[in-house]
Amino acid sequence: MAEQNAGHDAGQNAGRITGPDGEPAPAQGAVDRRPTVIADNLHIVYRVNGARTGKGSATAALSRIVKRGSDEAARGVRKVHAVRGVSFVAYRGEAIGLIGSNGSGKSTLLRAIAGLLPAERGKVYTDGQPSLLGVNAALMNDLTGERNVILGGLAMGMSREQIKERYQEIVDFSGINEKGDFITLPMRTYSSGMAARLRFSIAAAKDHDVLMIDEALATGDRTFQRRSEERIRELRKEAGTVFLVSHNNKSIRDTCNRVLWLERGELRMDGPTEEVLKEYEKFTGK
Ligand SMILES: Nc1ncnc2c1ncn2[C@@H]1O[C@H](COP(=O)(O)OP(=O)(O)OP(=O)(O)O)[C@@H](O)[C@H]1O
Repeated sequence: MAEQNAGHDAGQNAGRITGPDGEPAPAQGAVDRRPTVIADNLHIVYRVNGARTGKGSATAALSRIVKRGSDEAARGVRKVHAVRGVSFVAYRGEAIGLIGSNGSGKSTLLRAIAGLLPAERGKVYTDGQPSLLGVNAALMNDLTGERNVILGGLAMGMSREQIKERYQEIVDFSGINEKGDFITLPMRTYSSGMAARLRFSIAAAKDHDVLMIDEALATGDRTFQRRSEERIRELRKEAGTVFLVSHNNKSIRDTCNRVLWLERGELRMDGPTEEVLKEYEKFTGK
């Protein structure tokens, strides 16, 4: 199991892989007890430069540079503590929904699992390569959909042969060509929904150890959402672990067997989908 981006304090937890409250039991329907992701008392802190005084003058910038040796607050660095002491163990075959109000830390947690953000404290361990599919997944707007399928496939570690074999499947799944030959046009000509569909289709073409999806389903239309949900269920059966961030409780109900509920960066509840959603819906008044 590989360790993602240990933070500067992470050493103090070395060798301890269960959370302080013990491991949560895997939800029903998990096919395998092998852990794929372990978060151990994880803290993520963003640092925003020059956010303290709001002064943008050259003298203010210079005085910040001069104060470089002093503490961060004096230099005008603001800290945003986005994830606070989150611990959980994810297993193979689980589809885990991440829910919580805006700004509760869901995307931050996914990015930390993907190794894109360093831990301030605590650790993340992953088994296999986590792939993060976000609304901003890196495809090139000036390249055609066709080129992006190849680029995206290569970026995920597929060989040219594998991409060639899967190419038609990816295009068909995306439905990009249903209304004309759009796959040979640059991606900048796509609507946001079309671009999101292509991103999802590329990512879903590969079996992932850990696939993380950030709101990708929200942008597609209902038919595409249904098709994606079906694919998520398949990916789960193929023994990977899927994380899905969504504000759509129905999507979470239809695809996930377990839910992590974050509020203000803390893990408020972790358990079977229905139990957690019931409490969450009480909380949001829906
Ligand atoms: N790059 C950044 N720099 C500083 N603070 C950030 C950054 N990205 C996110 N934050 C802050 O971290 C906190 C958690 O944000 P995050 O995007 O993880 O929330 P979220 O639960 O995914 O929200 P949403 O449901 O609105 O997408 C928020 O307070 C946000 O303002």
